[in-house]
Amino acid sequence: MSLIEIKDLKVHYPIRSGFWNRVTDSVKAVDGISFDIEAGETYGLVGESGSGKSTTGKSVVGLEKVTSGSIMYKGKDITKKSNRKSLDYNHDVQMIFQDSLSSLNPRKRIEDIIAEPLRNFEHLSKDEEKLRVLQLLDIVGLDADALYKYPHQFSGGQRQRIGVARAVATNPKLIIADEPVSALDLSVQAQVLNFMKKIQREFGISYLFISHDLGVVRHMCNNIAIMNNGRLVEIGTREDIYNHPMHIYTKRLLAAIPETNVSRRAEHRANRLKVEEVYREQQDKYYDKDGLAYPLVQITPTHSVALPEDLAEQLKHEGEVQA
Ligand SMILES: Nc1ncnc2c1ncn2[C@@H]1O[C@H](COP(=O)(O)OP(=O)(O)OP(=O)(O)O)[C@@H](O)[C@H]1O
Repeated sequence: MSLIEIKDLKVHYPIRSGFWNRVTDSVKAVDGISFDIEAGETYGLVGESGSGKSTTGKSVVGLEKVTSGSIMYKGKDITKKSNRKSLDYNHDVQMIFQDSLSSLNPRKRIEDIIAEPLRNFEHLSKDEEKLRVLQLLDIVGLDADALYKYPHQFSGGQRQRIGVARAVATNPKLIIADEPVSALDLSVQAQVLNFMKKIQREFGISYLFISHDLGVVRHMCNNIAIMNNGRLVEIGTREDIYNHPMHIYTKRLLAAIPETNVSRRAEHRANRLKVEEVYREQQDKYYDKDGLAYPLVQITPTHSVALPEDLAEQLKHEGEVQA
């Protein structure tokens, strides 16, 4: 059994209008997605802004009311509040956010911020609590004098470490990391990603790693789902997605990964323009009449792509995927 099994999840936000403020339409932020997260893995959820990634993450942590579908954890559907309570789900699943400044209470000292989940879920003495907070600071590479400081006294990278320390305080099974490094400089991104991996090894936790950037996800994730307009367009292992991408949207995201090597920039730009041109010419084949992704077709045991059957067959024959 997987750690988390998401099945046909839908989150639709009602749109109200008119004098009576009636529901006239809905935003289909998440529109029928399914994927599993295994214990100890980092699962990547990638897509452009507005594709529904954060809504998915908030649904998994229990912060968003779902329209339909299920999220199974230890054999129970945690979209139901009673199951979250009986499973102690809020203890086992934590979240870290992109904007570390607004997600950490500016009026609280770091000691209190990190201790908050301990106070909610564990019953420690004052001394035990302090010791645990100091251990957590040490794990994320911050000195003991951080205890008495406030969030604004730290850099973005340090604040993200504090967010991670708070998230791992109760030894959770899963952390939803929503764009955890997007607001950081490239060099600081690498540091934060490295200590997230270190913490994963030490605590054996799983991550649902949400990002708009396939470049960031490459070194973190074993399995990746590509999200577009509330639907999944491609699911696969890292090898499937980076070496044998099949959906035109995935190829576009791959071409958008920034090239850090200056000598390869011209070639990279030319390739990106070519991919954009192919996208414009061929996108009708990849989306239905409403402009939405088709249901996923399984290409190999690990690789599924949202394609009409005939196009899936054609691409297989063209050798785009290793069967
Ligand atoms: N509370 C809400 N009420 C109405 N619409 C919402 C709400 N929250 C999100 N949406 C809409 O749902 C869609 C998906 O939003 P979501 O934040 O999940 O996307 P995202 O992929 O995480 O994008 P970003 O990276 O920009 O946050 C968007 O069209 C957004 O405007």
